[in-house]
Amino acid sequence: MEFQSGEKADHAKFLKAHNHMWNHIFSSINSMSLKCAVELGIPDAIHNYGKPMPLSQLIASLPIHPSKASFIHRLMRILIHSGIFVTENVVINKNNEVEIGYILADSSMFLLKNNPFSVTPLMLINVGPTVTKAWHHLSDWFKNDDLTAFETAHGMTFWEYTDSVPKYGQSFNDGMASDSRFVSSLLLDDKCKRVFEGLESLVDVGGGTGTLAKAIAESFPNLKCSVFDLPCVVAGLQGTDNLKYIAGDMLVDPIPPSHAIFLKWILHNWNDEECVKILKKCKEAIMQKSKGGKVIIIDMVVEDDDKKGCYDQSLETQLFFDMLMMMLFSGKERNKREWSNLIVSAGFTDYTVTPIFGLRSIIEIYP
Ligand SMILES: C[S@@+](CC[C@H](N)C(=O)[O-])C[C@H]1O[C@@H](n2cnc3c(N)ncnc32)[C@H](O)[C@@H]1O
Ligand SMILES: COc1ccc(-c2oc3cc(O)cc(O)c3c(=O)c2O)cc1
Repeated sequence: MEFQSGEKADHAKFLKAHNHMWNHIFSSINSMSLKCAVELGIPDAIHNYGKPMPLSQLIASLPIHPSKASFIHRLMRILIHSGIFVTENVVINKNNEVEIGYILADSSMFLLKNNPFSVTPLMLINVGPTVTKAWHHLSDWFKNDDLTAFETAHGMTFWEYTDSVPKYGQSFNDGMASDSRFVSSLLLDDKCKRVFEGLESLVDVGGGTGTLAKAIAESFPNLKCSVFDLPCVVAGLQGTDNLKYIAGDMLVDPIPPSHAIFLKWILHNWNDEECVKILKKCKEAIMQKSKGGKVIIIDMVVEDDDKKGCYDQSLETQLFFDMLMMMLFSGKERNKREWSNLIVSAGFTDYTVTPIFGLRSIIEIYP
């Protein structure tokens, strides 16, 4: 872009472009500041205070060195700017002296330790050294023939890594369990319950430690539920009357016959070829039952970018997930056309899409 002095519009555009670039360069400061605040326990400290928390009280409650007390308001200021916390002036003493007070913004509820829907485990993984190291290898991956940038960085697949570093596997499973509680709170309400009505059996393929399958089994006591996941994930887990765990590999072993197969946050981990293979195996599993069954998928349907150039928060989140899936697994987030291609290629004849969870949809597919 050429800068023409004297032309006000061009001048403003020029400065805006420069500013835009700096904000992009610094965008990881938002997530690093968030990580720092969570590690210091700031969201819980503010929440436990129960009313706007004066800066002096916040500082006194944190596990920080006294020499760092005067820096806390700077960390808080950027997080207020990005909408994580909100300020209110509070009177702190009898002399009517006013101090800045902090409360949580709606989104920071998802950072609290006792929130069953906490995003903290996945946030800490995503901004931690293992994943950031893999991001640093993205351009190398574009130049080599490795399957994923994660493998370029760590010399093993993501699943091998979680298996060999138990601490990671545990945090990952905790993150997935939290997300499953979030999804089950929406999926098992009156509007969506119909998805499971009339089913006799259901297998949650790649169901992790079974958080969502347990919630489905409790809501539908006559529905026989199974969780099918890798041996290292389901080993030693105890089932209930209508919930059992089955160890296996969805790409190699047959998927246990069932009226319905449930796939939450599975297909976005895999490329198109692998997805068609998984879906064909799901079709075989439901065809072995006499009644017409279905496959229930919970995943994103990427919005079409028809508001080109306009900032759309959910589309941006979907595109972030798409990049993450490409970088970790060689997977992807798909738009309507890409979903339709997968479903048809796997031999299914019909499907419905119910966009119910904001970023994600329920996709029901029929043989
Ligand atoms: C992204 S997690 C989703 C977990 C769960 N569905 C949820 O949404 O909370 C993917 C799951 O697939 C499992 N998985 C990965 N590869 C698998 C395979 N080849 N066979 C069976 N399960 C697999 C992982 O162990 C993990 O539990
Ligand atoms: C070993 O390092 C990692 C562990 C977990 C992840 C990871 O994986 C997923 C998988 C999904 O299906 C959805 C997700 O949101 C995520 C993550 O957010 C995430 O961090 C990456 C590396």
